[in-house]
Amino acid sequence: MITVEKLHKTIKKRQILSDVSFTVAQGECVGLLGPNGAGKTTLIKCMTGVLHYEQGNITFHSKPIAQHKQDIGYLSQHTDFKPWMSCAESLRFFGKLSGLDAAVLQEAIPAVLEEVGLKGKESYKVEQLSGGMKQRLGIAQAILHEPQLLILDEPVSALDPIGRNEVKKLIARLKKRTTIIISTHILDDASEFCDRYIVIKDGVIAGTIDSQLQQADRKQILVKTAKTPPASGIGAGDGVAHIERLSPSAFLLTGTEQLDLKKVVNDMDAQELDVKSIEFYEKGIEEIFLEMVSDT
Ligand SMILES: Nc1ncnc2c1ncn2[C@@H]1O[C@H](COP(=O)(O)OP(=O)(O)OP(=O)(O)O)[C@@H](O)[C@H]1O
Repeated sequence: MITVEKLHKTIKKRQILSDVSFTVAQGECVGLLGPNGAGKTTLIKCMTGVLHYEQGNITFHSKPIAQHKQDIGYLSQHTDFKPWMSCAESLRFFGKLSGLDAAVLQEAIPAVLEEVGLKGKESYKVEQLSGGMKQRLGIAQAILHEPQLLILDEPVSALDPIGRNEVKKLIARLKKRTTIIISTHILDDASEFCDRYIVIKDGVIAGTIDSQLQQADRKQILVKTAKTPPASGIGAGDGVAHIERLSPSAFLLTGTEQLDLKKVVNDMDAQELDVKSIEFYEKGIEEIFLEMVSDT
């Protein structure tokens, strides 16, 4: 649905994005992850047409993205609402700027405020809103024209746990009907709704993490044995993808999807390894992400 191909972007003669390519399919909810300064906002601004880029292509349903601005909803990192305007006035203002006519806005504004949980708050001034409410108003503005693709830049990072929870619930609801690309630092939150992650580091795609497939690599077992097994290792069978010897009698086993802990223990018993302890452990998205972006 959206394809980014060999994108290069320089700002003030500095290369910010290099050879960035990826696709996001219709209906996916994709997390854009990366350390501070990795280039996430720059990439999002290129995708939403806010920034010009020198090289590469960004297409939406195979056509240049510039022809599809009306199909994209965008929540920028810092929303630009005026504190003295009410929620309804703010949406009317931004709706008109994006070309929606008054009659459409008349119907769309109450509906969208209800959708984001701000029903009854039409006349509240922006300055009266909590951080979470303000962010939900930002999302209301982004979905006002019913876009097919929603791009959210750090929608939860600046919020307290209550605000984060409100916005997360809203994203989980929107995910059912809209393709979403979401840039975030809060990986545990993202794992609640993202199907997949694109990791960017120093302006280059460092890799992708599939929340389903990656499950396989997440399962690890730390096994300590009383006896020191031979140098060839412990040779555990089915369901074990990789064995790392941490010390003469300590092993880190990485499981596959078929990993059966009972079978692993039985195999070790059969080898008379005198297993002293087994610790089962599952890597989180944050750990996988840190491995991808670490310099060592
Ligand atoms: N207008 C600008 N002028 C100079 N440098 C810029 C400008 N905009 C972005 N940069 C630089 O580009 C790099 C990428 O910035 P960007 O904001 O895209 O990163 P990010 O991954 O979104 O970071 P963060 O997570 O901190 O928001 C940074 O080194 C930043 O300093």
